[in-house]
This record gives sequence, C-alpha cells and structure tokens, in this order.
Amino acid sequence: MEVATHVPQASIRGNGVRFDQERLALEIKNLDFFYGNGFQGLKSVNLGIPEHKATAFIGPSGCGKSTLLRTLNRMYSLYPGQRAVGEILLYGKNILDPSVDVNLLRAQVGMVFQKPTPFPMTIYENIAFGVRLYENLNKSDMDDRVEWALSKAALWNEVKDKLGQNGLSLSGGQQQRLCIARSVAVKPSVLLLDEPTSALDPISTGKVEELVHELKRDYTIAIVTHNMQQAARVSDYTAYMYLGELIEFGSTEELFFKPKRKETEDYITGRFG
Ligand SMILES: Nc1ncnc2c1ncn2[C@@H]1O[C@H](COP(=O)(O)OP(=O)(O)OP(=O)(O)O)[C@@H](O)[C@H]1O
Repeated sequence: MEVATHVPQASIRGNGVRFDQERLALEIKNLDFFYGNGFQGLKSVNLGIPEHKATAFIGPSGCGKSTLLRTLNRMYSLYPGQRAVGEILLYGKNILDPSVDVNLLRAQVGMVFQKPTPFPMTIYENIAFGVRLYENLNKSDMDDRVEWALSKAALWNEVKDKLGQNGLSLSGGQQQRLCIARSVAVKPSVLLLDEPTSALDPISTGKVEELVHELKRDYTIAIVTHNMQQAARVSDYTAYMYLGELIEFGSTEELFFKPKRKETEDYITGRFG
C-alpha cells in the first residue's frame, strides 16, 4: 500500500485548517454522497483526518455526521442504491475504487455503533471470530490475541475469569468495550465510533472516553457525537457540519473557543441547533 508522506508545512486541508507536519490517515476529497432515493447527504466535503488523533464530527441532527462516518469504511455499500462520489484516500489509496476489497477495508477501518452489538456467542469467541476471518492463528496465539484486544479495550480485568460466558451477559458499557476490543483485535489503522456512548450510563461513558485517549496512541479515531462536551473532552480536531456540508474544521480548541465561521459560533454557543 502507498504510504502518505508528512504533509508539507502550511498545507491547507479541510476548510482552511493547517496541519503543520501532521501525517494524514485519511484524506477526503470533493466527496458527495447520495442515498437511494436521490437525497444528497454530503456535498463536496474536503477533510484531512490526522493520524493518531481523535477527530470529532459534530452538528445538528440530520447534518450528515453518520453519513460521513459510514463512507470511511464503505459501510453504506451494504445498502443498495447508495453511492459516494469523490475520493477517500486511506494512506494514499482511494477506498472508493471498485477494486478495493471491502472486507479487508473494514478490518483496516473498524466501526463501533451507537448500540453495543456483541455477537450472541462467548466473550472469547466475540474476539476470535473476526480474527479467524483474516488470520490463521494457533490456540496459544489466539489466546494471546484475545487477551491483548480485551486489554486494549480496558476490559480484560473484568472478564478474564469468564471468557466462556455469553457476550450478551455483560453490562451495556462492558458490551460496548467488547465491541471496541472486537474491532481492535483485527489490528485496524482507523477506528470509527458512531455515537458510541449514547446508550451508556455516565460511568460507562467516562470509561469509553478514557479509552479514546488511550487508543489514539495506536489508532486514528473518528467519532460522531451529538454531545459537544464530549467532543471537547475527547477530540483533538473537530468538524462542524450542517446540511451535508462541512462548515468548519479545526483544532478542537480553536473550533470551540475561536470559531472562524458565524454558523459554527451560533451552534457552539447554543444560539442555533
Ligand atoms: N437511508 C436513507 N435514505 C434517505 N435519506 C437518509 C437515509 N439515512 C439518512 N438520511 C438523511 O441524510 C441526512 C443525514 O443523516 P445522518 O444520519 O448522517 O445525520 P446525523 O448528522 O448523523 O444525524 P443524527 O445526529 O440525528 O444521528 C438526514 O437528512 C437524513 O434524513
């Protein structure tokens, strides 16, 4: 796979933001998205997502946050008639190219959904099942991988004595961390989190937020959230969207404290949305 080089000094990405010396995991170029009924969900989105950072997508309900996230591993292509036009470069390779193997893509770009979705199988199998699709590990290596993934998702200590129990027997917050472990187990480079805490209690939410901080050391994270405080807590960069357009993108601090666009300021300050 082609590897993107460091972005040159003062290069411009995503509505004017500068990424001095940031390496981009994903570059979205002139992206339009159409639902099966012809509705245009994204309009000419240009955005660079820096490697090993957390980037939040915020904006009012229906602005296209989830639509954008679902283009990044072509999740939309499970639905007939939906199409993305433009380019999404993952380390320089266009994932919208029809020759891309979407199963391999989804291992490289993992996704965690709003509601925890463990498989109805044991905790161990929840992790091992996905790994077996891509790798042929012996029992001892698979045991190590399961422990590694559960540790990465800060769940190992809570489940190490009950790996044979059904994943659905865990609490909601534990189930969500199990889903994160399942994505991590296949060693992705990017993790997409679609409102990962909206079904969780505050303590579980805090654990998942802490996890985002830990995980971005090894993975690039894109997170959709309707909660601005959460975006401010977990992300390094924030994209504000409205009606399918990317209105403003910048460091989270700048976007929240010194937004460049009036629309962003109105949303952040609660005058709109
Ligand atoms: N399957 C679909 N067919 C047609 N239009 C759709 C479909 N799914 C979503 N949309 C429309 O696309 C737009 C963007 O939806 P999307 O789910 O990306 O918004 P969002 O910003 O994630 O919203 P929320 O915060 O409410 O989850 C909305 O106007 C929505 O009605």
